[in-house]
Amino acid sequence: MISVNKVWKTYGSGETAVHALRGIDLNVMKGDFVALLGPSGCGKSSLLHLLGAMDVPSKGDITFNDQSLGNLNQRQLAEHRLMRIGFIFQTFNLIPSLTAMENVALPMKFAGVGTKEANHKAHQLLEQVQLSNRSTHLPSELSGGQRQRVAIARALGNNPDLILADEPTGNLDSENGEMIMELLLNLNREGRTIVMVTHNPEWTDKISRVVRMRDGKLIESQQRELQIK
Ligand SMILES: Nc1ncnc2c1ncn2[C@@H]1O[C@H](COP(=O)(O)OP(=O)(O)OP(=O)(O)O)[C@@H](O)[C@H]1O
Repeated sequence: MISVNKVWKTYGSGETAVHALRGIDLNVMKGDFVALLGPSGCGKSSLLHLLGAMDVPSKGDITFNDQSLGNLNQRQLAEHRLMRIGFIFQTFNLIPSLTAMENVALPMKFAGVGTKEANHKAHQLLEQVQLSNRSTHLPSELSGGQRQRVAIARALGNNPDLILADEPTGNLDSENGEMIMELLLNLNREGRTIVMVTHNPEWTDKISRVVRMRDGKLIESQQRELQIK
């Protein structure tokens, strides 16, 4: 599905240049759940941003379903992000003035889905994350775990090919973190492809593919059979 070929990302130039990624090669297949691990500053978020077409490589190429992202113009990239990628952030990034349901419906409306249909699907997605009883609440009226569940529902609205999660449990206590992880694992069992940055080695026991980074490089990529509990 996604192929990262000899990708470099350099921020700045000259003496202050930071080489955040140094020649990354990575393939993500449909149905994979990839955990990206590594010390702070090793380039995990930079790689995730490139996978999500939120940024462009300084060198190298990324293909998505055999299409090179480098060939897309700004408008095509925006459509690609809207329709094919679901983003989940550590800080939730919900719109504070919109209710849970409105937040979930928004990307669908951007994609041209009519209000009635978008609201109907938003309600179903909130049901899937067990929050249909909070659909009219504002983000400020929800707990951290609930906000992240709204964000997951929002990420699913346009039925994306790929879900990208940047430390989705980073701002949550262990109980809520576990719930979010279970939700993501279930989505993967249903066939969703997920790439997740995490600092929490505990989760990686449950994830089939663990990719470790250091100093802008991949140092290990482990594919494992999981023991079904
Ligand atoms: N916009 C930017 N401008 C300049 N340098 C940047 C920028 N974004 C990231 N960097 C640098 O690139 C390197 C990799 O950063 P990145 O955020 O990808 O690492 P990370 O592994 O996600 O770190 P963390 O776990 O702390 O979030 C770091 O040295 C960082 O300071």
